[in-house]
Amino acid sequence: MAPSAIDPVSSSVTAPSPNTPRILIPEKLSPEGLALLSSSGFHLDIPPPTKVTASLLSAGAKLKVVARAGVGVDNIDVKAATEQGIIVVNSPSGNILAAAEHTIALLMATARNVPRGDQTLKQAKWERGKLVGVEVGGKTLGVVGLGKVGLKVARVASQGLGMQVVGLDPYASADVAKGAGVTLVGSLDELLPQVDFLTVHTPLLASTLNLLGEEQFKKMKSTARVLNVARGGVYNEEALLKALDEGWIAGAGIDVFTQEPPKEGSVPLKLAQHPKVVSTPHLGASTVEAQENVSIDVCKQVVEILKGGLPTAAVNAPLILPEEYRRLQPFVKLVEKIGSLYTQHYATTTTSLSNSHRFELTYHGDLASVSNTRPLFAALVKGLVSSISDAGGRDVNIVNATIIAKDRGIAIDEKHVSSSSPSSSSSTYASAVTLRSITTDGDNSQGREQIIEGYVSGNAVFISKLDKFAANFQPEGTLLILHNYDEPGKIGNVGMVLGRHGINITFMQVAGLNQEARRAVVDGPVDTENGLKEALMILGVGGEVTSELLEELGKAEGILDVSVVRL
Ligand SMILES: NC(=O)c1ccc[n+]([C@@H]2O[C@H](COP(=O)([O-])OP(=O)(O)OC[C@H]3O[C@@H](n4cnc5c(N)ncnc54)[C@H](O)[C@@H]3O)[C@@H](O)[C@H]2O)c1
Ligand SMILES: O=C(O)[C@H](O)COP(=O)(O)O
Repeated sequence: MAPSAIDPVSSSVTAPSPNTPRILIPEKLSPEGLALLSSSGFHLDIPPPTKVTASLLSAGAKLKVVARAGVGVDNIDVKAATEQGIIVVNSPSGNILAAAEHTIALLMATARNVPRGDQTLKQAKWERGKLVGVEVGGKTLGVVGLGKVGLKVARVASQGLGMQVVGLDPYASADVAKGAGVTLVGSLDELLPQVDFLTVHTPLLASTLNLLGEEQFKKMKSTARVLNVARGGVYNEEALLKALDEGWIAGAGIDVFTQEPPKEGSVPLKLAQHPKVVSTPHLGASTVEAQENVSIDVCKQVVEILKGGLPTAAVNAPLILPEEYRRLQPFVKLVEKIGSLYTQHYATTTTSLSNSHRFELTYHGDLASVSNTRPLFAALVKGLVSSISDAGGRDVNIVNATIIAKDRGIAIDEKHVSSSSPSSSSSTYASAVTLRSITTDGDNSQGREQIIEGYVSGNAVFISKLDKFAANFQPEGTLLILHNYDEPGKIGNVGMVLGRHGINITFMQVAGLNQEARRAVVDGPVDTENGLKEALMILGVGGEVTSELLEELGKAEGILDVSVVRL
């Protein structure tokens, strides 16, 4: 397992009996957790800190669990652990209060020049005139990412400090945001010009890396100050340096960097040393209380797992027990892929995961007779949130799926239908799954409906329907999904754009209207010719899909919309 706060030198190193489970603790972990482990009869080895790499993992022939006493699992090769069947657990909530309070500390420190006041006075300089600050009460705070930390910061700022709080999180529940005193906006463009302070609380994902760069800083008030107690890289550090040097913004409070500790001469160190920056060395979770919380959290899980029980916060644990696993495993994979496809394809383009969102998950055929569908339910929640939370949503499991769904305002009804295939399907599969989502917005009580269907063949999973389009592809890797008019030349145009951006196509499929949709077009009031020409182009691609590429594809002739999905 990982972190600890006990002195490696003083730790017991007496040889354990061959049957005593051994626990390796290559990181700081507070004594409360260590006491839990040793009182459970385990032998503790405490080497110097190290990363949990693939080779370290494979050296542990009997290794069952790796624990991270915190949220981020950046120092663990989770993929390798998963491949080797090793459970990785973390503490998703133990240091939330600490991180939120540290954000408030940096907010006040940047507003009132606290560190410079202290530094200069220690040098016997009395620089009152140079250190006039600004008040935060009545000012506007922008919060990007309204998860556990972001919401806490928002509550303190609005209820405690009297700030106006404006939030941006495409996946946040509107009701929860309102309860925290946050006015939601739909884009950074809308948020940035109005804020006096900006704080980011997203995980570091492909979609949040460099979320704020030169273009964004230029849109802010020159008096604005920005904060980062999330992860280094959400602000582009070079752009932030430039924004401070050029006076596009007034200051920054930074706890996290792209390189920790930052090396001599590096951009992160220049940022930390900048006169307009208040910096701390990743102290967000460094409180006695938080270290105790995370230590107890993960050590309890380690004890439970080694006794054969279930973790409460498994980053990668198999979602089901061994006897259920064999039967459900491919469907767990299918449902998780369907959920992830839904969020990435639909939730980002047409709607967000919010309170006004209802899902219906239908099990068809043999699958309809399964009574314990908790693993499938958990797999759907995991898939839905996987692209929008820390550690890729891997901390969702059968224990916490219901709570996470509730927190996110996701309502899921499960249905069992014994006919072997969905009624819309032209092929027959022994077992299949349909996800139907209904989003109601504003006065439109009828709502929008979206459908994804899939099936399992052997151990491989397939998507057979995306809304009105009959598809048949494996949801793996990076996919581009283009909604287009199915006319000559479209494929060639798209291929040329991809070629210009150095993107390889690994497979391609044109998904036309399914029978039901074709009938509706022919019988209905829609312009038959154009209606029948709609199709989806599904491309498996290799190479980096940039926002410029997506923009170019979106503008290509005959393309109605485009999304990128990483599965
Ligand atoms: N500095 C520290 O010591 C410290 C301590 C704890 C947590 N953290 C970090 O703080 C961050 C937030 O942690 P958390 O527990 O609140 O995570 P969380 O998963 O509870 O919340 C993250 C939120 O970000 C939102 N989000 C994802 N992509 C977004 C986007 N493109 N735009 C806007 N919002 C987006 C998600 O919907 C979610 O609501 C994480 O990066 C975590 O690692 C740092
Ligand atoms: O990932 C986390 O929990 C926080 O960033 C804190 O990390 P730390 O435990 O390394 O301080």
